[in-house]
Amino acid sequence: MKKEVDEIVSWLQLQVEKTGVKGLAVGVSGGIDSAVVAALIKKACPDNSIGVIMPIHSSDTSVRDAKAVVDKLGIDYVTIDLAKVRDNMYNSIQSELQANQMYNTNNEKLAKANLSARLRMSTLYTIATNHNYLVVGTDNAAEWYTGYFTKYGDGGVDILPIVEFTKGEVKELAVYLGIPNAVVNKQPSADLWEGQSDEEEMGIRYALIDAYLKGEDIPQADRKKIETMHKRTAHKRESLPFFSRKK
Ligand SMILES: Nc1ncnc2c1ncn2[C@@H]1O[C@H](COP(=O)(O)OP(=O)(O)OC[C@H]2O[C@@H]([n+]3cccc(C(=O)O)c3)[C@H](O)[C@@H]2O)[C@@H](O)[C@H]1O
Ligand SMILES: Nc1ncnc2c1ncn2[C@@H]1O[C@H](COP(=O)(O)OP(=O)(O)OP(=O)(O)O)[C@@H](O)[C@H]1O
Ligand SMILES: [Mg+2]
Repeated sequence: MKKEVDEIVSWLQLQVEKTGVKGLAVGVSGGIDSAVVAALIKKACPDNSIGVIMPIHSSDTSVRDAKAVVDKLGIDYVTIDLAKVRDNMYNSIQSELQANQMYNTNNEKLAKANLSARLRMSTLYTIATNHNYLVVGTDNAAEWYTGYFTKYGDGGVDILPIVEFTKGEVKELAVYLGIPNAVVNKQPSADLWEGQSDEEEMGIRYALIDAYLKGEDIPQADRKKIETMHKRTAHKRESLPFFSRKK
C-alpha cells in the first residue's frame, strides 16, 4: 500500500507542476471514495488542498461523516449547503416546462439527482478558479467501467487519481490512510435521494464488478448486466463527437 500511495501522491504533485496550478480541490461527501482522494491530495499538497462539503438535503450521518473525514485529515475545508440553490433551480425549470405542458414526471427523480451532481461540480470549479486549483475526481474502476456517475456532474473533473482502483482496493487504501471506520464500512451511496444505495440502484454488488474487472468468473447474468451498463454509458468515457467540415 505504501508504494501505491507514494506513487499516486507523486503523480498528483506532477499534475500540479505540469499544469502550473497551486493546488487541488475535492468534494467530500462522507463516502469512502472522496475520503481517500481527500487524504491523497492533502499528502500531495499539504498547504494547498481543500475539501468541499456540499449537502443537498443530505442526511445528518453524511454530513457528520464528511466532517469526521476533513477533521481526521486536517485538510482545509468549507461547507456549502446547496439545497436551496438546487430546489430553486429545479422549481424554475419545472414550472416553465409545466406551463408549456412539457414536463415529464417519470424522470423527475433522476433529473433532480443529476442537477445536484452538476451543481456540486459548478461549486468545485468556482472554488478551483478562485484558488487556482484543479478539481480532482473520485471515480473508481467499477464506477468508471459501468458509467455509474453523472456526465459533467461528479464526472466533470480535471484529473482521476483512483480510476484504476477497484472498490475493494479503494477500501484497502482507505484503511491504510487511516480513514474513520464509520466511513470505510458504510454502504456506498450517491446520496442523491433518501435511502439511495449504489448496489441497489445498479442491481449488482461492487464485489462482482470488481471480480469481473479482475477477469474472474462471475455468473453470466451479472456479466451481462455489467456489459450492458458499460455499453450504454460509452459516451461518458469518449471524447465528444463533432461535425467535421473536412471531406
Ligand atoms: N449515446 C449517447 N451519446 C451521447 N450522449 C448521450 C447518449 N445517451 C445519453 N446521452 C446524454 O447523457 C445523459 C445521461 O447521462 P447522465 O446525465 O450521466 O445520467 P444517467 O446516466 O442517466 O444517470 C446518472 C447515474 O449515475 C448515478 N450517479 C450519479 C452521481 C453520482 C453517483 C455516485 O456513485 O456517487 C452515481 C445516478 O444515481 C444515476 O444512476 C442524457 O441525458 C443525454 O444528455
Ligand atoms: N454531499 C456532498 N458533498 C461534497 N461532495 C459530494 C457530496 N456528494 C457527492 N459528492 C462528490 O461526488 C462524488 C461521487 O460520489 P460517490 O458516492 O461516488 O463517492 P463517495 O461518496 O466518496 O463514496 P461512496 O461511493 O462509497 O458513497 C464524491 O466522491 C464527492 O466528491
Ligand atoms: Mg457516496
